[in-house]
Amino acid sequence: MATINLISAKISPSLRLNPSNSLRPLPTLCFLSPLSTHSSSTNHNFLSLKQTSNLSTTSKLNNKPRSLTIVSALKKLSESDSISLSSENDGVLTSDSGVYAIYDSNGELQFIGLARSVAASVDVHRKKVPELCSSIKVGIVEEPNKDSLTQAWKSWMEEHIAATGKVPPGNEKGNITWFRPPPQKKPDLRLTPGRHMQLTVPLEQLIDRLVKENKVVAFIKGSRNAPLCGFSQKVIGMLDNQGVEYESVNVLDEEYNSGLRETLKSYSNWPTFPQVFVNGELVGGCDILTSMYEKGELGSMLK
Ligand SMILES: N[C@@H](CCC(=O)N[C@@H](CS)C(=O)NCC(=O)O)C(=O)O
Ligand code: FES
Repeated sequence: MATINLISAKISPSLRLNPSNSLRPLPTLCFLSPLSTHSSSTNHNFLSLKQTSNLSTTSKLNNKPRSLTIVSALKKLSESDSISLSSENDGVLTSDSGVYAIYDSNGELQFIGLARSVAASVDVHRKKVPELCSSIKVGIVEEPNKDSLTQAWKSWMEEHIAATGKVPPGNEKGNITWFRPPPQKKPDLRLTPGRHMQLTVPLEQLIDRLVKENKVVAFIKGSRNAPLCGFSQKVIGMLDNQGVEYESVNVLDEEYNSGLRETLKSYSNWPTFPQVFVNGELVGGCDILTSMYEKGELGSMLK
């Protein structure tokens, strides 16, 4: 069986995590393949994160404390207390960071997650799949950071796999019941209905209308969801980062934008892509946008 040495886990309070409170647990993939890359041992006493718990009795839950503070390092999954997720326990979960294991009404472990705020993440699960959320075990990670949370999650996952030979169904690859899938970006704009339609207006006119009717337009190689060139990818990243509305057009899409790659170069008098237009005017490509971004000028120009 594989173990992870938490003693060596670096705990660096300054390391910043994605602020999302439903941090996606790291690679289930790892757990679908043999754990041969890890050292092999059955000893779980390696868990060195200091751990005590003042969550011990149901009577405490029945008294509905405002928030259960589990001041602790990580207990083993099998040794952690189970808390009912019935509505009478609403509001008792800690909003601290840690790992959690959610069980269904048959006591089957459905999902092991980690979160910046356990309460907030569990709330999302309870809204999404209430029928699978009957009880929970929580392990608070002191001084949470990406490493310590991930190690804690792995240790529970490995303990469960060692005990049952199974990955919890919610952690299986491809299972989207427990994760919010990443938001899909807008689709790219297309200049024409397709190559089968004979155009009655010149492409220049379509380009002109498109850049004048849309405040920000990025002509890129590939789609905004999957750019096919590093320059285009960088520009999309900067635009996304500014959180502004923008349109994108794939100059390599010969089905819907046939001829655009060459026509746009003469329209804008600019030989390369990406090309970003704002209010109908070419602002520039990757270098210019990068320079504006670094000077903090990009946001105001796009708004
Ligand atoms: N320095 C350029 C880099 C972009 C670039 O060099 N693009 C090339 C390679 S992707 C290009 O578009 N070449 C013309 C073409 O492929 O049609 C910028 O700032 O945008
Ligand atoms: S496609 Fe090769 S550098 Fe852009």
